[in-house]
Amino acid sequence: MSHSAAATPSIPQPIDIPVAGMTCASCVRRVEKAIAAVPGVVHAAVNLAAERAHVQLDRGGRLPDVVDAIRKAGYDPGTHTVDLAIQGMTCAGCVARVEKVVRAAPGVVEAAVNLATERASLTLVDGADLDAVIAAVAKAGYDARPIGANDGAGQTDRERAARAAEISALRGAAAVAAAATLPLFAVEMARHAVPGFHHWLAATVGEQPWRWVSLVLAAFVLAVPGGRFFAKGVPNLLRGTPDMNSLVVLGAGAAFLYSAVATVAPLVAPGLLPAGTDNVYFEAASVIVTLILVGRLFEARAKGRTSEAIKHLLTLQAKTARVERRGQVVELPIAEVVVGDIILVRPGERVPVDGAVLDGSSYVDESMITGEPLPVEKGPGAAVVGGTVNKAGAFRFRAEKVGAATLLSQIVRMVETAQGAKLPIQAMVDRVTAWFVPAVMVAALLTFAAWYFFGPAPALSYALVNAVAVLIIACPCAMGLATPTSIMVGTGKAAELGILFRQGDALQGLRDVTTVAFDKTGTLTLGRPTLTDLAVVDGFEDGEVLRLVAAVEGRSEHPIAQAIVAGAQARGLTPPVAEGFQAVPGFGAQARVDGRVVAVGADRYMARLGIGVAPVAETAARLGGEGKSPLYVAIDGHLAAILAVADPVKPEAAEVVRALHAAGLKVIMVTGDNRRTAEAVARTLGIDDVAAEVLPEGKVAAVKDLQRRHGRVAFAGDGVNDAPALATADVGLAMGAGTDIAIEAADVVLVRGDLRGVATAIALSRAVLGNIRQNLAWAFGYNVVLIPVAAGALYPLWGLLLSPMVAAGAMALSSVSVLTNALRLRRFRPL
Ligand SMILES: Nc1ncnc2c1ncn2[C@@H]1O[C@H](COP(=O)(O)OP(=O)(O)OP(=O)(O)O)[C@@H](O)[C@H]1O
Ligand SMILES: [Cu+]
Ligand SMILES: [Mg+2]
Repeated sequence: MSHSAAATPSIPQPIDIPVAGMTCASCVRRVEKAIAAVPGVVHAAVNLAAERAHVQLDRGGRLPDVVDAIRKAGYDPGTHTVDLAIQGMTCAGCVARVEKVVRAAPGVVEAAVNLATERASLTLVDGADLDAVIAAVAKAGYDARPIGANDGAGQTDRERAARAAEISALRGAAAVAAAATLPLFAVEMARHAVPGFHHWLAATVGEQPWRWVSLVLAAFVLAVPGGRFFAKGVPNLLRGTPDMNSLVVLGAGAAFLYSAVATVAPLVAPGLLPAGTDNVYFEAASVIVTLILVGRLFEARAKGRTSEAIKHLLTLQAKTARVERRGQVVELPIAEVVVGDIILVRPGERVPVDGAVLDGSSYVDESMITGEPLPVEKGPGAAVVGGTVNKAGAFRFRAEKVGAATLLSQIVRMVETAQGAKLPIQAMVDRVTAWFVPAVMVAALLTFAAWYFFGPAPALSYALVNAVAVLIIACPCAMGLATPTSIMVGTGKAAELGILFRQGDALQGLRDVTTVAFDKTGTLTLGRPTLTDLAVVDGFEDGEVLRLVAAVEGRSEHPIAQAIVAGAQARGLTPPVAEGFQAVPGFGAQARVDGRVVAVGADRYMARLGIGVAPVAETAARLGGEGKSPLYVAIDGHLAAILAVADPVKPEAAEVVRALHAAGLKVIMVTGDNRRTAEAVARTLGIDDVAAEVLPEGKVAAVKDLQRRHGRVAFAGDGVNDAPALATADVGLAMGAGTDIAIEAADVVLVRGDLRGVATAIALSRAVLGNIRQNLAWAFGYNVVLIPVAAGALYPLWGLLLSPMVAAGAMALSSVSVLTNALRLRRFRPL
C-alpha cells in the first residue's frame, strides 16, 4: 500500500447546501450573514425558493463550520449519512489517510472510518457528489463503494418526503387553528351583523365569561398551531434580526397581550385602562395566525409544484439494473453499478446507465432525452443512454458512465443549479428586503405614536389596532418569492422542452440579446451533405477523379469527406489506399494515391497550393448560387475537377428565422463555407447577414465583431468544434446531439437538435423575466399601497382603516398570488 501524502486540495468547488425553515427574505439575509461570518467563506448566496445556500470556500474554509453556522442561526441544513465500503485498508495509518481525503472532498461534513468493518460513515450535504468522494478515495489508493442506494434520486426522494411532511404538518396546524378560531370569529361577526346579538350574549353567557373563553381559545391558537411563529420569531427578534415570523409574533402577540390585560385588569387593577379602551382583539390575534398558516400551506403546496420538472426527470431513472457479475446475472440497485459492468436490457425495460452496446439489437425510444419521436436502432457499438426505453429486442451493453456521470444525472444537476440561480435583478430585491422588516417595525411604531397622540378616542385602541395592521400587512414574503419561484418554474418548463439552462443567469442574458448568430453546417443545415455535382477539366475522367478523391477523403472525418466517399460508393467505385494523408482544417486535405498527389478542398486551399481555379470559375459561381458548396480537386499540381456537395437546411430553419425576426432579433450566419454558397443559403432562409469563409479559429473573432456592431450576441452551434465561439458569445447555445453534448462551453444546452429550441429559449427567457417583473410589481406595489392604508392614511378623508384580520388575509394572499403567477409559466407554449 502506498503511503505517500494525498495531493493538496486545489481551490474547493462551490457547494450547495439545502436549508430548511426559511420563510421570507429576511431569513435569507440572516442565513447569508451567518455563513459569510464563517472564516474562509469567500461568497455565500441563499435562495429562498430553492431552499439552498450556495457557498464558496477558500482553502482554509471548513464546511462543518458553515453547516454549524446555519444551524446556529436557527435553520436546518440538509445533510444525510452514507456508508461506504472501503477496501485495501491495512492499518491505522490507512484509516487516518482515508479520513483525511474524505473530509477534504467537496460536500463532506463529517467522516468516520472503521478499519474493522472496512466502512466509512459519512455525513454529506444533501446533493453532494458521492462519486467525487469515491474518486478521492481511489486516488489515495483505496477502493470505495456505496452501501445501499444513494443516487440523486434517493436524495430528492428525501427532499420530497420532507416537503410532504411539512405540508401535512401545516395542514394539521391550519385546521386546528381554524377550528379554535371559528367561534371567536363567528361571535365577532354576529355582533356586527345580527341585531340584538350583543344583548343575547350578555344575557346568556355573559360578557366577561365570554372574554375568558376567548382568552383561552386565542392563547391556544397562538401557542399550539401558532407556536412555530414564536419558536422562530422570538429568538430572531431578541437577536436584533427580526424576520417575518417576528412580525407575526409582534402583531398577533400585541393584539393578544392587550386583550388579555383588558380582560384581567378590571378584576385586579380597575382603572388601569382608560374608559372605552378595554376592548379585546382575541379574534384578530387568532385570525392572523390562522390565515398566515393557511397562506403557508398554499405556499408549500405551490412550491412543491414548482419542482415538478425535476421529479419528472427522476422518474426516468431506472431503479435497478440486471448486471453480469462472476458469470451470473444479478439484479442490483442502480447505485452499485460500476463502469465496465455488463448489463442486460430486456424488451420494455429502461436502460439503467450510459454505455455502448456489445451484442444484440433493438430499437430504443430516446424521445425523453433527444426529443426524437421515432425509436432509434441500436446494434453493437451503438451508444445507449440511461433513462431511455428499450422497445422490442434485447441487448447487452457495457456501462461507461454511472451515477452522477450519466447524461440524465447531469441534466438533473443542471436543472437544479439553474433553478437555484440568482439573477442580477435579485441583488436589487435583496437590498430592498434587507431594510424592509426593520423599516416596517419603525413604521408600526410611528403609526402607534401618531394615533396615540393625535388620533380620536379611544386613542390606545386605535393606536394598537393600526400598528398591528401595519406589522401584518408589511410582511415581505411575497417579495422574497417573486424572483426565485419564476426561475424555478421557468427553468423547469425549459427542461421539459429540452432546453437546459446551465447558468441560471443565462435567462436574463438571453432576454437581453439583440442578435442571434448561427453556425451553418450541422446547426442550420442537417450536417449530412451529399455529393451533387462533378465536372472534370479536359484531360481527366469522371470515375477516375472521384475514385482518387474518395481515397483521400476516406481518411478524413469532415462531413464533406463522408459525402464524397458515399458518392463514390453509390457510383460503384472502390477507392484505392491513400498514403501520407494530410488535413488542413478549414481548407481541405491531400494524400498520395496510386503514386499521384491528390488534393481536395476550398478555393483558398487551391490558392495556398498555388493552383489557379479560373477555368472553372463560372461553374463554381453557378454551384454557389444554388447553395451548393464547390470543392476543387488538384492532381499532381493541376486542377482536375470541380465537385459540389449540398447540405440540406433543416426543415424548421426558415420558420425559426422568421420567429426570431418577429421577436425583433437580427439573425446572422457564421460559416467556414464559401461566400456565394453561404449567401445563397442565407437568402433562402431570410437571414440578415453572413460571415463566410471564416476559419475555425476565426469564429471567436467573428462573434466579437458581431458584439461590437450589434451589442449582445447569442451564438448557436453544434457545440463540438464551436466551443470557443460558444464561450465568447454573451449566451452560447449548444445544439446537443443527444448523447455527446459538449456542455462545458455553453450557457444553454438544447438537448433536442431542433433549431426551434433557440427561438423557444429566447421566448421563454422573456416570459420568465416578464413574469418576475409582474411578481415584483405586485409584491412591492402591494406593500407600498397597503402600508399607508393600514397606518390610517385614508382615515382623515374617508374614515377608512384596514382591520388586522383583513391585513392577514391580504398578506397570505400576496404570497399565494405571486406563486400562482409564477406557476402560469408552466403553460408556456413553445414555438
Ligand atoms: N476534408 C475536407 N475535404 C474537402 N474540403 C474540405 C475538407 N476540410 C475542409 N474543407 C474545405 O474547407 C471549408 C471550411 O471547412 P470548415 O470545416 O471550417 O467549415 P464548414 O464545415 O464548411 O462550415 P461550418 O463552419 O458552417 O461548419 C469547407 O467548406 C471545405 O471547402
Ligand atoms: Cu409574510
Ligand atoms: Mg463545420
